[in-house]
Amino acid sequence: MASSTVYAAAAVIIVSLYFYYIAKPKSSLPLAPGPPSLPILGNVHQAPKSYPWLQYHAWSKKYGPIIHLNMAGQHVIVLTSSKAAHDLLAKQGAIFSDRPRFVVAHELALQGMHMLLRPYDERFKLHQRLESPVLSKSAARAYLPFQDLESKQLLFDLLEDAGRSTNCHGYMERMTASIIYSLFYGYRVHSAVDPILLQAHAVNHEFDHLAQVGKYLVDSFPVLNKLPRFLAPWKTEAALHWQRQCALHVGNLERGLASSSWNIAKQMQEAVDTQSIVMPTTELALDIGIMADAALDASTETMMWFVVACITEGHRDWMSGAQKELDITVGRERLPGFEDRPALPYIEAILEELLRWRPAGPAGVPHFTKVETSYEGFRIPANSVVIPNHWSITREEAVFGPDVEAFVPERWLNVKSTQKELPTVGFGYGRRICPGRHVARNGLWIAIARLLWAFDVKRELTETGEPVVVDTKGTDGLVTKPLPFRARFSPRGDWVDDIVTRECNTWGVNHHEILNRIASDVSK
Ligand code: HEM
Repeated sequence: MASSTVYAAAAVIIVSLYFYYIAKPKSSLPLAPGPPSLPILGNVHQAPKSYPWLQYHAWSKKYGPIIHLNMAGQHVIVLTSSKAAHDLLAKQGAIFSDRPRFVVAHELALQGMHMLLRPYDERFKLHQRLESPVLSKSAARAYLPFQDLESKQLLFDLLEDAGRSTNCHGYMERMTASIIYSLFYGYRVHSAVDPILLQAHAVNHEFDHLAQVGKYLVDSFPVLNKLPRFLAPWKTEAALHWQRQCALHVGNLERGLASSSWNIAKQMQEAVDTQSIVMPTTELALDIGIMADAALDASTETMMWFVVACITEGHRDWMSGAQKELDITVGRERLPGFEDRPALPYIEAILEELLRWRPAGPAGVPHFTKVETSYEGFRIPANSVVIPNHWSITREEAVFGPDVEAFVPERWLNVKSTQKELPTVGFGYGRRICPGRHVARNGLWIAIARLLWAFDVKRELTETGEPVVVDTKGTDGLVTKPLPFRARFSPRGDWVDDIVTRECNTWGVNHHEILNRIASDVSK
């Protein structure tokens, strides 16, 4: 096996290098600047093994907003400014909306049906058309009652731990999972150890391993996939993973279709049926299931970064500023609600600053172009991977002002007063921009407003009364998560206990009625 693999790899390297060095580019413009490269290997030896966004950011200081890397013949373009990302990925969306190939994780293990990784082709556009009515701005508005319900439950859960040191991840995850699984499948999630959630975690964990960059040679040299199964062990791993993905997502789709009330799964199945779209059940199940997966991690971890911001950046007085705004506008006799949103600009600024300070996907999701083009005097070769490095984009001092590492919501308010719009960040670009961003923003807003209204969020103390150090770097990966930490949620007064105890235990609410009311709003 080893020798045939090596021969095949050698053949592919020669072909790649031929195209890289010898095949004639259409333009004579230079490539964008980047770190000096070695013959044949290019920049492979410098490729960051972990936390790639940090290395890209360091390079951006030296090479500017558009960086070229040569990964053994594969062109990689890293964009590190909002302007470059918008100019290319959004304004030239017709050619920059593809994805690089993931042979094992996508083409084999997901049979090409992972919505985030699909190539930009007709089938992708069909799925986008099916998704857009259930994720549009107006659909997101219709889902507000559910986000209202689950954010109340969050307060109730946290109040039970009031004053004690708590790892709040389970509460945050339960809230986001319950919003997503209820809307998608009509299924309310009662705890972070709900069996359906655990099954999803296990499948996603396995998928993350299959998608690890550099794990399989075949991802760099797809021709190796022509090897027979006994020489290609990744094929068996991928086939087993496909069965697990199907069991999870088809099981959830069936649960959704059997549920007594409206849900997104039913609405999308109906769209497929009424438009006579030929689509196997697994394909629809995967579309809905991958959307749910995409929603869960990024939303939960953004909430966790909010708590980290409270305990590591709260000394900058933004929390007390927000609580003052809440006390004036909402008072202490009722919870804040979505109806208060226009009158709470500071909470809005906190949300924007959170998405900037810790973008959940710091290295973005790579795009791909099959077409050669140019930008700012540099050639962008055909078949380039294009990475919008959110970490750098959210740290542009020319755009966001000084102290970009600090959590300063005022930067969003000041800019409003000077009529200069700041670019919203964290959800990607162009035709691949996150379709769930409206749903995500609403859910984050209500949870943040209510948490700040109800609690002072403080750092855990050591036995000697010193504040425990909390890591702010987070994990490596597509979605960065804060490392486990504990915090204290102390009610701001007796009025919090009264209102939360009275109004926020939602387990008696008939959530099917809420979903049926949503049904009529979504179809308006
Ligand atoms: C804070 C929460 C979230 C963040 C930070 C986030 C971020 C992102 C990013 C960066 C992308 C890739 C964009 C690109 O390629 O340029 C993406 C794609 C996607 N997101 Fe989100 N997302 C969030 C929540 C959600 C939610 C709530 C949903 C669904 C309800 C969702 C569904 C999707 C889907 C289906 C894609 C794939 C789009 C495509 O490849 O065309 N996301 N998201």
